[in-house]
Amino acid sequence: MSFDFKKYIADIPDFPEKGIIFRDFSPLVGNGPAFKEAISELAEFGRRKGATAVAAPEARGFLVGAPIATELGVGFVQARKEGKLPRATESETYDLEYGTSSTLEMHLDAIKPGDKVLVVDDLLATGGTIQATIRLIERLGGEVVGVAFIIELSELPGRDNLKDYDVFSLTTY
Ligand SMILES: O=P(O)(O)OC[C@H]1O[C@H](OP(=O)(O)OP(=O)(O)O)[C@H](O)[C@@H]1O
Ligand SMILES: Nc1ncnc2[nH]cnc12
Repeated sequence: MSFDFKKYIADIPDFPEKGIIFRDFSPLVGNGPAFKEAISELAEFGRRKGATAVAAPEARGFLVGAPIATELGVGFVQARKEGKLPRATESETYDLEYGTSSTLEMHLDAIKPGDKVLVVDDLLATGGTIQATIRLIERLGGEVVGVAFIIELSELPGRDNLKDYDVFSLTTY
């Protein structure tokens, strides 16, 4: 039987603005067995895809990406919000489900030649964040072998916007 991840995701109406149902994965991260199971299932997808690196956007993506990289025994690539990385970067600006636009940056040497990258995040909404992360990886010479999420919001066009990639998610709303 598959694990009931939704038991550990809280639904908060009208946060951070009216009309948005915020899907909060804090209870999942806060529960040892549930978090371990989520990381293990996402890592298994990355293993099947032959990932040699894991990449994720700041901040919630880091909670998911770093333990997956550890489980796979590969390095972790940071996509950070603007102005945080100390050396030369590439950058990408994108729109979100709520709020204004945002910018992600990656160090120029973050991707090694030939890297097969598993891209992960807590949640897929419009896909803007993960598409910006993918554009950075590809511009730096990496190959995206799969994209994985804990939560997918199916009423938004995230999956359509990722139609060129193998997308895996643990739960769908
Ligand atoms: O598919 P999208 O429409 O791009 O939305 C999904 C993104 O939105 C959230 O991040 P947020 O920008 O709120 O930042 P945080 O991780 O720092 O909370 C979430 O963690 C995803 O990264
Ligand atoms: N509905 C939502 N819940 C939690 N995080 C999000 N990021 C973008 N949309 C979101």
